Amino acid sequence: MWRRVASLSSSISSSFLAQTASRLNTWESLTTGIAQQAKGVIAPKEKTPFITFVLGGPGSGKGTQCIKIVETFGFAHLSAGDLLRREIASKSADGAMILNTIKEGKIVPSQVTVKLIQKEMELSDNHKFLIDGFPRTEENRVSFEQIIGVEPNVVLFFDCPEEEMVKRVLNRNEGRVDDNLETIKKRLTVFQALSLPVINYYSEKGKLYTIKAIGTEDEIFEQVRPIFAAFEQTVG
Ligand SMILES: Nc1ncnc2c1ncn2[C@@H]1O[C@H](COP(=O)(O)OP(=O)(O)OP(=O)(O)O)[C@@H](O)[C@H]1O
Ligand SMILES: Nc1ccn([C@H]2C[C@H](O)[C@@H](COP(=O)(O)O)O2)c(=O)n1
Ligand SMILES: [Mg+2]
Repeated sequence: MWRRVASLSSSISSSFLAQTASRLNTWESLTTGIAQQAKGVIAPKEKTPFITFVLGGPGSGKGTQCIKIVETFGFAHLSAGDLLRREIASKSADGAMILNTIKEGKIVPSQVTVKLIQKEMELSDNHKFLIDGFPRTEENRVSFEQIIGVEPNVVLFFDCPEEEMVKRVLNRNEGRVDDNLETIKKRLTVFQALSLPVINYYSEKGKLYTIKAIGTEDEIFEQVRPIFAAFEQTVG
């Protein structure tokens, strides 16, 4: 968990805070916003963060494979969709807007989603993060870079035929408001139009690992395993 190491008195100037914030390293830049709000100075984390974005269409198996990655490699799993659903359940100020957006198969404004992710990262003791279902748009991607101040180390793309994704979502049976044919069609359109450009962006940056997301869950995980095994020594 992030620790505040000093409680700053109001006599400390904002320029001092700005200078302090500008000296923060990669980890610390996650919390620059908080520092600038003069709420306190955040202790640096001991390890550099290792960030994996987990992308793929609706029902491609992102959440299912994230559970296996957590079990095998000890990552913290942050699902953007789960964080948004938690906001709806908590009846927060943004809850109604988020619910309508999800029902429509659209994308919630990036600022809202990134702030939720940021909060979870700050609260975590882990330095290895799986960020599931994010970024879904170029706006999401840029917003994360601006607010969090880091780029992903790895981007996984679960590449699954549409027919299979629709079948899986309709069989999911978790009571999700977006698991119906009408919303799935909209989500697939959004995925093609807004998410594929993000996937292409990371492909061009050489960060993309494409997984053929058909077969059993275990068969798919055997494609995922070597990716993280290769990083295990360096990431810790
Ligand atoms: N390889 C697989 N074969 C068959 N069914 C699968 C497979 N992997 C996952 N499923 C099932 O498909 C459904 C969708 O999987 P999951 O929730 O992991 O997808 P997702 O990519 O996280 O979807 P969403 O973006 O909608 O959250 C779940 O009911 C899950 O149990
Ligand atoms: N970056 C994100 C992630 C999710 N949402 C919204 C819209 C999605 O259809 C819904 C469910 O997400 P999932 O559980 O399928 O990952 O949540 C978003 O707006 N932005
Ligand atoms: Mg999911």
